[in-house]
Amino acid sequence: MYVVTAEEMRELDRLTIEQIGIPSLVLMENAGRAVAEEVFRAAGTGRTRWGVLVGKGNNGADGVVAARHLQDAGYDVQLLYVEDPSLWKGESAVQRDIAVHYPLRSEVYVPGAVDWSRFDGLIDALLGTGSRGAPRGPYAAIIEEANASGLPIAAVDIPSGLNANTGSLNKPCIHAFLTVALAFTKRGLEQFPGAEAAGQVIVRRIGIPGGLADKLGVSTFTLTAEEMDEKQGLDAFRKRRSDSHKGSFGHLLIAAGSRTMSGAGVLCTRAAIHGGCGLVTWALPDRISGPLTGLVPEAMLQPMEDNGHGGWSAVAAEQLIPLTEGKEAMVLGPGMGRWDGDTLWMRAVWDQTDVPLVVDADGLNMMASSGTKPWPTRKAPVILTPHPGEMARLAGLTTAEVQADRIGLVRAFAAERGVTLVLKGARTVIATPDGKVYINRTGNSGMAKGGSGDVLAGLIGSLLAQGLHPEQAAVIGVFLHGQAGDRAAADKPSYALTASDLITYL
Ligand SMILES: NC(=O)C1=CN([C@@H]2O[C@H](COP(=O)(O)OP(=O)(O)OC[C@H]3O[C@@H](n4cnc5c(N)ncnc54)[C@H](O)[C@@H]3O)[C@@H](O)[C@H]2O)[C@@H](O)CC1
Ligand SMILES: Nc1ncnc2c1ncn2[C@@H]1O[C@H](COP(=O)(O)OP(=O)(O)O)[C@@H](O)[C@H]1O
Ligand SMILES: [K+]
Repeated sequence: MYVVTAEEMRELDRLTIEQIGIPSLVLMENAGRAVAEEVFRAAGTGRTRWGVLVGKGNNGADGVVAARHLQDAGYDVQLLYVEDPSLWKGESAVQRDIAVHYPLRSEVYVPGAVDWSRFDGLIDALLGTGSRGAPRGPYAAIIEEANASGLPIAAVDIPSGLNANTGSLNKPCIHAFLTVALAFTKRGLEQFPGAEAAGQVIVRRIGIPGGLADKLGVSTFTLTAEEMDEKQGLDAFRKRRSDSHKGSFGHLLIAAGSRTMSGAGVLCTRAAIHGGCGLVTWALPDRISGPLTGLVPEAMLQPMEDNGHGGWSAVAAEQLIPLTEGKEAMVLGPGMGRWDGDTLWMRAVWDQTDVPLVVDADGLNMMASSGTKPWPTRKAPVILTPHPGEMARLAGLTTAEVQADRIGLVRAFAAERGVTLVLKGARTVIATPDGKVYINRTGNSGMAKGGSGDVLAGLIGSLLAQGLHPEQAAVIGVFLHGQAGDRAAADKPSYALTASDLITYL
């Protein structure tokens, strides 16, 4: 599904009206009716007294249309104009006049004077994609009162106060149980905290042709199960040819684990095997290889000289580099730890190997320690899998700055560095070097536990080793990882979910 910005949405509206010739009032009628249908579907015949909060732009006009259709369906509807509508212009004035003649009951909002107990629910038609900055004046006051009323709120297009492009919330911002997104979902509805403020998001067509988004070059997408089939060509079972052998599915090298974080290597290696690749070699410090022998019986172990420390500090890059010969991909980083000179070590591996590379965890931190100047583009592709903290170090930002506009950041970073970038966390975003961004919807908070990320790195590495294009490996890996979490959470309380469960349910 396409995901648009406010600016893209405005352009799509304009093209539909001016080039295709569908009158703006027709789009508005479709929009308002769609909102009414969804509110009716959600509220049924039990909650029938609705207040509609109407702003002065087209979002408010959509709300007036919705009010008409709900009144026709037998609801008791009241318009609350946020400011005196006698000054309104354009289509807002048209809808205001229709409301007078229809007639619909209306009043102008006076702060503190509304008896909210008159209503069973509210429709937020205050501000849409034309909103700029934090809601001001009476808009702010009515949003605060509406939220405090405790009534269920259905938002038209976006919750008023939401930044439609980033998902950050202005103060105040409507907290809705339902948002009817018009024509396309918006970036801000697909990223937290916006996704939380929006409640359930339902996208309704209003007459804008879907193909127009492609023509305009919209390049942000959600990942739904259907799109995995159609766009990514994912065969969830990755059917294996009857005459295949272990060599058909690639050989993955994993450099991971150290004395205090050996589990990261175990999880990464197990996930890679469950992800379907033919062979996995796990390179690990010699000191820990003995105790771990047999723990992942399907993998080959490659003990690395470590002077008895159980860490990677004594392992020369020149020891690791030749191991990439004959491998289809490498994962580097989970549980590796840090040591003096590790950034140069990492740079040597980066420059002197030509296998597709997944860099996670400490591998990312080693890169970040060299500053924010991009490393030279490698011959073979790179997938970086930072969580927001690691992303902040890589980009020289704070974690809050990373989270404030995840989509904008990953798109720019991936393009600048020529890498595929997976920024993890609820609604993980994946950016490709050529400017596409995918937003994942699978996964749940049961996965917010140490080890989940190691599983993801192993899985993506496994898919790369099987010959998938980096874009496909990253997208499919993230989708399946979250899906495994969702399957596991269906069988046990999500707080009890473990990283090992993710592997079981892959
Ligand atoms: N034909 C069209 O253009 C269509 C527009 N649609 C609706 O139109 C909406 C966008 O409409 P508009 O572009 O008129 O903009 P909005 O309805 O979002 O309203 C913006 C208006 O509110 C004021 N405003 C902006 N930021 C404010 C703030 N922070 N505090 C207080 N007031 C503020 C501005 O003066 C502006 O006129 C969409 O979200 C959607 O609901 C849909 O009906 C589909 C068709
Ligand atoms: N609330 C959540 N909803 C969905 N996925 C989540 C959530 N919290 C964490 N995850 C996923 O779990 C994984 C955690 O990875 P990471 O932060 O690297 O943890 P670690 O390195 O400790 O294993 C990521 O893939 C992340 O997207
Ligand atoms: K709104």
